[in-house]
Amino acid sequence: MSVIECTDLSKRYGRLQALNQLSLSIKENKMIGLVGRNGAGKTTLLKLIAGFIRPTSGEVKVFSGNPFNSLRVSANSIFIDDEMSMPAALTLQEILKEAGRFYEKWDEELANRLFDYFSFDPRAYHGQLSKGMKSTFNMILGLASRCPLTIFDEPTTGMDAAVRKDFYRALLKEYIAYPRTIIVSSHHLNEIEDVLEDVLLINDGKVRLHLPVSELKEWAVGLTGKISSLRKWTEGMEIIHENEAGPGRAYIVMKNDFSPDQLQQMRQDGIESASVSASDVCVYLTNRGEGGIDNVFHRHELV
Ligand SMILES: Nc1ncnc2c1ncn2[C@@H]1O[C@H](COP(=O)(O)OP(=O)(O)OP(=O)(O)O)[C@@H](O)[C@H]1O
Repeated sequence: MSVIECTDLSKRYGRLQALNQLSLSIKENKMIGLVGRNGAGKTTLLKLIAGFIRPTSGEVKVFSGNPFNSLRVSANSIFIDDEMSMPAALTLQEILKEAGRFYEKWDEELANRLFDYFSFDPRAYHGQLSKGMKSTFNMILGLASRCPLTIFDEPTTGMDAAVRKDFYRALLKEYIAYPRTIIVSSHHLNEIEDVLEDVLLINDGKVRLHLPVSELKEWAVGLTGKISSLRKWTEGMEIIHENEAGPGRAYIVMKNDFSPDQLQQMRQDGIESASVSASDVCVYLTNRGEGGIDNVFHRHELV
């Protein structure tokens, strides 16, 4: 069953097209990583799903209904980001208590165990926490609420490396013990890919890829060899990344549509093949200009 269905979903802010006829379907009890460059439209998509904003055109359905102003969606989902505002008069302990009253599946014991593990002071106020501590506290809310739809928008903002690691581990343990639909937007795909099932890559307000992480890891191949040999094998094909690899040689990345036999023949032509990490594939597929940042410096050197 699909928990989320978007059909031709568009969102404009004035003249800016943040989402552009985006369609996707997210099945129940999946852990999805939402990735994309700055400004790709990730937060906009998540806010539309959470029912915080309305689409300009197209449709978004969550639990088979329109999420905007929907009591059903707000009772069954939680949206965690670093802009969450908490009642200033409540202590952290009181916030947890209130959350327990609102979320039907709230796990008080888990909340308290995480709270102690991360050494929070029950009498402290949310406004007094550092950036990383706020994210950690918000993460506790997201995990302990056990909502059927849990959305984390850049949840690790400000967290140090050790806390980020703990977060990913806690997320995985929770998900295995209590499966639910979890969407995590992140710029750190390499850190989080081991806990994800699917990756949703968006670019310029559209879905660029939506596939299991295991497939994304096999999606591309990196080929290194003489430019003339590479040209012979890749004529007319789309190359998603290219850089020099010594005189007359290059490293190119492209979709791996080659058979094992073809890769073997390439080896005989002096071409080495290697896998390309999921996070590199996402970066290459969403690069803004040919040559990347190097182009900026090449130009500068010529002046
Ligand atoms: N309230 C708003 N008013 C005007 N423009 C907005 C608003 N919110 C987002 N945008 C614009 O919409 C585009 C998509 O923004 P969005 O926040 O969804 O991207 P994102 O993928 O989450 O980016 P990041 O990774 O930097 O957080 C950006 O160009 C952004 O400037």
